[in-house]
Amino acid sequence: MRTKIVAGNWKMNCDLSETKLLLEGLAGNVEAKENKKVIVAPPYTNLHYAFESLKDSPIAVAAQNINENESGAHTGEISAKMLKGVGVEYVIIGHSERRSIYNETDATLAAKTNQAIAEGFQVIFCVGEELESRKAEKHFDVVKSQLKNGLFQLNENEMENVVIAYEPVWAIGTGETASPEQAQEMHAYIRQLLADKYETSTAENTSILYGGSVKPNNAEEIFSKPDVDGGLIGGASLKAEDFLAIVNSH
Ligand SMILES: O=C(CO)COP(=O)(O)O
Repeated sequence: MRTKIVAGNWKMNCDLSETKLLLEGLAGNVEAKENKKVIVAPPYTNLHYAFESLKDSPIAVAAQNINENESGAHTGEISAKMLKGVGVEYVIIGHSERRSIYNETDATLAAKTNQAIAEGFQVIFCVGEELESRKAEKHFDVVKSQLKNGLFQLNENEMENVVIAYEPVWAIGTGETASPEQAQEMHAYIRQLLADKYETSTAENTSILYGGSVKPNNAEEIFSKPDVDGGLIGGASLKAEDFLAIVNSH
């Protein structure tokens, strides 16, 4: 059975005092449930605090990025070992903002994914097309190529530690969501790609999340689709009340 996941990507928001407030609103209000996972991804500086304050809650901690190298002369970067040391379990890789603003290529993302998996993390691997590609009806090709070149180098066993997030770029932070039908169509396509490349069981067991303007008022409908296994939430994860409403609509 696939794990249902709601993950909050805080992006570059929340200093330490804001992090304390937000986590106070979450810890204690999320119940542990079988086959359900709630994750928060605060900025690097607050990961340790998040881990410590969520120790007695079922909420797991994710990092928003990772460096593909083990250590050394990479000024400003953060390694797998450092993340492990502060209790991080999940790593988001390939977010569209990393791809577009920080020029992370498929090759870089493949290297980051390999490093994260080798170091024992669960990877949330993001894919998604820009508006132009959607308009040109190239969205399936874009997502296929992102998966093929950034993720599908992993073997069958390694794929057990992967969650895929479909985040159409035109729906991120815009208030515009993919329709539940558009999300379902792409998620089913991704699952078919998994089935073509790996065992059927891998395709069946991989959680595929939707991201892009998920809010309390649209989460339930999107999550009701058979191949949508949860969400990767940006803006609405910054308010405990909204994030909890999304978690509870699943
Ligand atoms: O990018 C996202 C999550 O990673 C989605 O962001 P929004 O929910 O703010 O659209």
